[in-house]
Amino acid sequence: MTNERITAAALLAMKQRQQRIAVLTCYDASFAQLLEAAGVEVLLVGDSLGMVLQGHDTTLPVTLDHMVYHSACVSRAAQRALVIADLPFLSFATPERALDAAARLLGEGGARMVKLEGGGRVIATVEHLTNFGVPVCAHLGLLPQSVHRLGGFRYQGKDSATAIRIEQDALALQAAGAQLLVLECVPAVLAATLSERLTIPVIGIGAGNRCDGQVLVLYDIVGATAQRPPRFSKNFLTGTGTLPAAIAAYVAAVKSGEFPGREQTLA
Ligand SMILES: Nc1nc(=O)c2c([nH]1)NC[C@@H]1CN(c3ccc(C(=O)N[C@@H](CCC(=O)O)C(=O)O)cc3)CN21
Ligand SMILES: CC(C)C(=O)C(=O)O
Ligand SMILES: [Mg+2]
Repeated sequence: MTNERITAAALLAMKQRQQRIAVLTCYDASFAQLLEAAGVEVLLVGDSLGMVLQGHDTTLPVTLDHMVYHSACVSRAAQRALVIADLPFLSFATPERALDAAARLLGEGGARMVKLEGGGRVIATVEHLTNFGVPVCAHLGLLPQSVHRLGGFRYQGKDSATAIRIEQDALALQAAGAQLLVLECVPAVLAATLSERLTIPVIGIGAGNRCDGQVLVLYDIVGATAQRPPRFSKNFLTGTGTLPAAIAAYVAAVKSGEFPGREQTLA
């Protein structure tokens, strides 16, 4: 059991048993090994690598080649954790393009699920990917690839119209075949409602602690970011002292529901 690869079905079983899922972003083989040893269930090769590795101020310059390269680095080391790769900006603008991009992330990159940002406009794409056997993670709330349209990295769903749209999008994405949902920067009450209403696991970031799991950017939890980290993140290296202990502390705090606490939560 413990040595079996973690699949979407295993994450669903965790949700049903009310065991919280610990997710971190990961961009290389050395950290993949450390994260897995600390009990992280899902390694997300996020396009946040454009900001934390490449030094850009948005995720938009990240290319599919970059994502394939980092997915391969992570997948080579991951034995048990589920490796999810982000579809980068505009690589999924049509269902056909998304399938081509997913073929590279799963084929050359060794990822076992792809994640794509958005609601209504990506439903047909999620159906297309799942019809061809590509596992999909959806992503709602703050969509960093839409930063220029949103006018900044801002919380979403504070007004009831947006909250209702996010809930409808989430149900439609689940119906289209998404097996996991990342909810970024939404009020805790909205994330809690969605975690209850959806059958698939909901992974929160800046979404309160009543989600089925949590994700943070790896560099933020070890205080390795050049810019001021988002206020929903937490440095776990201070107070532990080593990378393995910091990662283990994050996993323990997610599992117990202690993270995110009040300081990291928007009511
Ligand atoms: N290092 C890092 N951490 C992240 O969590 C992260 C990335 N990079 N890059 C991709 C996206 C972008 N994200 C971000 C980036 C900034 C804020 C931010 O500064 N938020 C403000 C609140 C804005 C508001 O008032 O609504 C904050 O103070 O946290 C939030 C999410 C989350 N992701
Ligand atoms: C922050 C997570 C959810 C992400 O999409 C990324 O790291 O790119
Ligand atoms: Mg991303």
